[in-house]
Amino acid sequence: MEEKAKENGIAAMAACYQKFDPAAYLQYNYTPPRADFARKDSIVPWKLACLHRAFTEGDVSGELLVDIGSGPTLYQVMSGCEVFNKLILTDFLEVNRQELRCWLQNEGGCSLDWTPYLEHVCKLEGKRPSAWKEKAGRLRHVISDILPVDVHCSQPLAPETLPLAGADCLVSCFCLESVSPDLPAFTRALGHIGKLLRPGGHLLLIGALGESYYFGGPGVRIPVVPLNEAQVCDSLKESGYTLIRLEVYTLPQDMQVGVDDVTGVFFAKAKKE
Ligand SMILES: C[S@@+](CC[C@H](N)C(=O)[O-])C[C@H]1O[C@@H](n2cnc3c(N)ncnc32)[C@H](O)[C@@H]1O
Ligand SMILES: O=[N+]([O-])c1ccc2c(c1)CN[C@@H](CO)C2
Repeated sequence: MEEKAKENGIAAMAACYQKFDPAAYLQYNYTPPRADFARKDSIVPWKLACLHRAFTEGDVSGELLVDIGSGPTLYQVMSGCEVFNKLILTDFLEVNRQELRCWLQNEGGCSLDWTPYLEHVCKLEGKRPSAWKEKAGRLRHVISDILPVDVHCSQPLAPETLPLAGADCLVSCFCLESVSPDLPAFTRALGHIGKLLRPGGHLLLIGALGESYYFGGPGVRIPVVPLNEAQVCDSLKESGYTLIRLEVYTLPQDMQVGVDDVTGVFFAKAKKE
């Protein structure tokens, strides 16, 4: 595809995001039924279990963890914050970075109460749920920056952001396929973020399968690259990663709540060659 067409596709995606509504997005995806900690088949507990296992099975280590396209959410770093001493959250939109700062400042008024998430991850770690306060303190302690990011740039973060060696681990959830105009752009973005990771570092990637759109707010319909498992595996391989594990969640009917047409969620643990 020639450069102008690529630029137009990326610009069109950026325009869609100008109306993104963090509070609505959180309401759509991070409250019951999709975030129901009493239901074994709810999506969020499945994601938290994948992340807990990936961060604690012994091969992931280092100093710096970077979350790419954090959005207004924190669930994705609640296990990782116990393994890394420095954590950088990133997003394309100031409204999302502001939501993350709101939680960090701990003065109330944020769009979602993350306590049930912190309690659930404490349980996964064999702690009593009331240890959530210590976990919140740990997370606030290790978050060192909340920065702008653009995965379509060959350098998604400002150059001075990372040590020369790169991050030791990246996590990215529902970002690349939700911000790319097509599969080639998704694969290029995967390559761009891979440059932030040191050789031998790990990528923990969560994403949507079979999704062609989602609502980022009332009436804010955002196109998504519909992915299948094979495409995820091929894109990882093409971008210089070795796949360690791919896990797939298939949505039960009542998890389809009218905010998207997602059919499944993938969790990939990969290593940069
Ligand atoms: C579907 S949300 C995912 C949010 C969160 N990681 C989660 O797990 O729910 C996609 C995020 O990608 C961000 N985004 C949009 N364009 C982007 C770009 N070009 N580069 C990086 N992130 C982008 C949006 O601001 C939004 O927060
Ligand atoms: O069920 N979930 O936990 C969940 C969380 C976030 C998102 C989805 C599902 C599906 N749509 C994506 C945007 O492409 C965002």
